[in-house]
Amino acid sequence: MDHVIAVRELRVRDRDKALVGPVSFGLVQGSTTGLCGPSGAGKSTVLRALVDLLPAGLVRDGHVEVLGRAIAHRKGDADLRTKVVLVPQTPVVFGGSILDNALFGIRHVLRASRGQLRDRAEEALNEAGLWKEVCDRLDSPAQNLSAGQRQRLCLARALALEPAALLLDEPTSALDERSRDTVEESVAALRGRRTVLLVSHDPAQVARLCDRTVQLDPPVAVPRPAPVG
Ligand SMILES: Nc1ncnc2c1ncn2[C@@H]1O[C@H](COP(=O)(O)OP(=O)(O)OP(=O)(O)O)[C@@H](O)[C@H]1O
Repeated sequence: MDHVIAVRELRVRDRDKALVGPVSFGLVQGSTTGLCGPSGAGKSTVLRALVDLLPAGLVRDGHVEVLGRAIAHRKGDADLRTKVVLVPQTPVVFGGSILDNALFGIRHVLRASRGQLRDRAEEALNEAGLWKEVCDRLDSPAQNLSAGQRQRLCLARALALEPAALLLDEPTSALDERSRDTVEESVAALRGRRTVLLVSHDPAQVARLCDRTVQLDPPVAVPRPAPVG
């Protein structure tokens, strides 16, 4: 089966200290996959490895393929940044308007008129379930949005790039129940249309939103051999 992302024996290490993996999985087109595991198992690090944005000093081993193409480690692949988009746990909202924020990213990769960009922003805000709440104030500061709206704005910004896969890192962990529900509704609406890898520590959320689960366990420490003599 063709996978949007295929991961084989992915490991992340800090010099010779194993931090994450090995983990293997494939993301089928249109599927929503939950990436689960205990705190510290490496869920966020796996997402960062998939977009080749590991913190300095950490090394990725194993094989990652996006749309059938192997992704080399630390190659600064700009193309990858638009194909696989990571939405971080804490929404990053810039100082400009809601429209500026939705277009941040896409305006650097799409040569288009202001009108075309605005149409793309409208589609993305709609897909993220935010359009009705913001359509009459697109030029207002994005900083005024609520926490749940900010998370959906970041989702819209990612969707505007029309990525092959979306990586969502605990998108509701900082939200109250009501905002969580609005973000969950937006993620649920992507099911079948977008390819999503969702990190969540909440099994009930994974059951609500995901077609399948990838379990990530902390790496087993291999004991060093005792010194001879
Ligand atoms: N820059 C870094 N340098 C060294 N170790 C790191 C670095 N970043 C993460 N780690 C280690 O990598 C491991 C995985 O961390 P990560 O944050 O990916 O786990 P997680 O499963 O997402 O945890 P949580 O559910 O608590 O968010 C941890 O042992 C962490 O201490």
